[in-house]
Amino acid sequence: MIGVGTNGYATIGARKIGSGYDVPEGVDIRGRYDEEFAKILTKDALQFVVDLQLEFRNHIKYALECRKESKRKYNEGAVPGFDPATRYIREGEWICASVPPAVADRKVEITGPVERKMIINALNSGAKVFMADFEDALSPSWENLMRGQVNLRDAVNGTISFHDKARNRVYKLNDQTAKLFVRPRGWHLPEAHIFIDGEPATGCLVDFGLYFYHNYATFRQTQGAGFGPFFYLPKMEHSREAKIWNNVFEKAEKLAGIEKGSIRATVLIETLPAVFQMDEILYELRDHSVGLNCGRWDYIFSYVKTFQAHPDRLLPDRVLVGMTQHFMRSYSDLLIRTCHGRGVHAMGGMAAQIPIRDDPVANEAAVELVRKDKLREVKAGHDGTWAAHPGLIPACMEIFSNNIGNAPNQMKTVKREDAANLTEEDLIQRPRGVRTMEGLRLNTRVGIQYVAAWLTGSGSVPLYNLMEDAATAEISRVQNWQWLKYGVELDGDGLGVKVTKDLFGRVVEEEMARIESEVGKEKFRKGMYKEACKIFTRQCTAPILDDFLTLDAYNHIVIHYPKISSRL
Ligand SMILES: CC(=O)SCCNC(=O)CCNC(=O)[C@H](O)C(C)(C)COP(=O)(O)OP(=O)(O)OC[C@H]1O[C@@H](n2cnc3c(N)ncnc32)[C@H](O)[C@@H]1OP(=O)(O)O
Ligand SMILES: O=CC(=O)O
Ligand SMILES: [Mg+2]
Repeated sequence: MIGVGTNGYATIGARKIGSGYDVPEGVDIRGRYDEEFAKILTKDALQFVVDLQLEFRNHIKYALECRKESKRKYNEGAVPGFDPATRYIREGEWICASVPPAVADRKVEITGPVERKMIINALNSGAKVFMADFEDALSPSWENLMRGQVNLRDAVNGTISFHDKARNRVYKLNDQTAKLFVRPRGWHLPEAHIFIDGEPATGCLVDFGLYFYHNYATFRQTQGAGFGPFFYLPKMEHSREAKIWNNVFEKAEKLAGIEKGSIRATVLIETLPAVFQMDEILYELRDHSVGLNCGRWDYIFSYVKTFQAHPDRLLPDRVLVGMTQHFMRSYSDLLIRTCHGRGVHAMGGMAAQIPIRDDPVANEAAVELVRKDKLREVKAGHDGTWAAHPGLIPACMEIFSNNIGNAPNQMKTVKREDAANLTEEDLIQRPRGVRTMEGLRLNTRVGIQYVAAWLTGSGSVPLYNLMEDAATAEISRVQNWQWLKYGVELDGDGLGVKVTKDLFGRVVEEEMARIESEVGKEKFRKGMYKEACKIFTRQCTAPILDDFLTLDAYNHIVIHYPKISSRL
């Protein structure tokens, strides 16, 4: 009889048997043992992940090295642009494999973390697609990741349910549900609870591998009409990274014995270098693509990161960097032209507003901002958009349906040939606007509260009536870093104050006091605000910009068994 000891290890009688999981050779599971997790972490499923890891680990390492090399060049003054060596791809006449009928209509997609109740609510929401997120919206703790896999398996099997005991409410799937897409983590994040050959596994291969292994057969029967599973792929910077994903898909298809081109993915264009690689990315994934998506929040973050050594391209207040800024509009226009020219969906992005329950006037104003954003997207030629909350779906659906009509999308009707004239400068033009003390304060208040939530297991949270996730928090962090590094003048206040370490130190202190009074002493004491403040402040003041907020913060949520907190 196998039981679980207090340290989380499985036991036979009193004998400890390693992690408790039955693992293939070379695999060491350092996360907590759980009977439910063991049904996901089967020996065969882990072997599937191992096969992916061993085949692709060097390609991934090389791609990450290339990112460093590009960063070095940008830091020496270069700016990203189109690659002359791949002009033949941009100018070539080719199209992607045709879109599977099951996902031809993606007018509104809801997104959310792979949390049980939210998965059910999202699938029942009336959206065409649900993007289940292991990425921006999820804090990648062992518990969240493994529970997420259990939840997705139950969702694909149609057996998922949730009992909210406090409200005595049982959640189940409706007859009609949204089509499921899954977003694994980015290439840069390790999975420190699973070691393969003595190294942490690559996070996204764990997310992809476990989900694919357990669900591909059922998914293709019940959801994909012979296609699938479907994915969203985040944070790529270059087509060589898309090529790795394409090879991962081909290998998975081969191992599963399903047709090449079954798996389909939408790539988020959410880094500045990637906007110059959109044709190339689609080309690499041409048998597996269902489009590109404007990941606007990471894109803004990436603008700051790419230009971290370019003081002539500093950002104004975060709230002023929206889709109507020239560089953002140019990016979405070019994305639409590129996708429609290659026969795939051009997806819009996420408006950050969420419903405001206790204030009807403010709520109407928030929904109106979402409507405006969606109207701009559909008129520009997008085929669909994202909604952060079920309460926004009717408004988004109405706008997309009214403007697209009965057709599933506007791939054939809106070509946006005018976007062919966009230049490299259009795509990197500095955003206009002022910088204010309130901008600095808001970044700080939001950044600290987001990190505190992330450290305690929540990767997406409502703050000041907006959705905040890893991407939006990154903007707050890098913007503070940039303003501090260049000692910018806060020119929007009429005070002419310069951002210095002293000023920032005072702002942090005052904003921490404000957070405490807003959330209450009890929650403040029990929460991880002080730890979050330390992490956020260190990153904002670091002499060299950290690549990702979540890489450093990840060390704080790794829990190895026997129970010790462990740094990579
Ligand atoms: C930059 C990017 O990458 S964007 C994509 C990643 N980000 C996301 O996916 C964010 C998704 N959205 C969310 O996580 C949430 O909407 C939040 C955290 C912003 C707000 O959540 P809450 O404060 O719980 O919202 P609220 O209390 O209004 O929720 C009301 C109901 O809607 C549900 N709900 C809210 N958002 C979602 C969602 N995205 N998916 C499914 N259900 C949802 C809640 O679970 C709740 O259900 P219940 O009434 O059955 O209990
Ligand atoms: O992932 C989406 C984004 O905006 O970032
Ligand atoms: Mg993103």
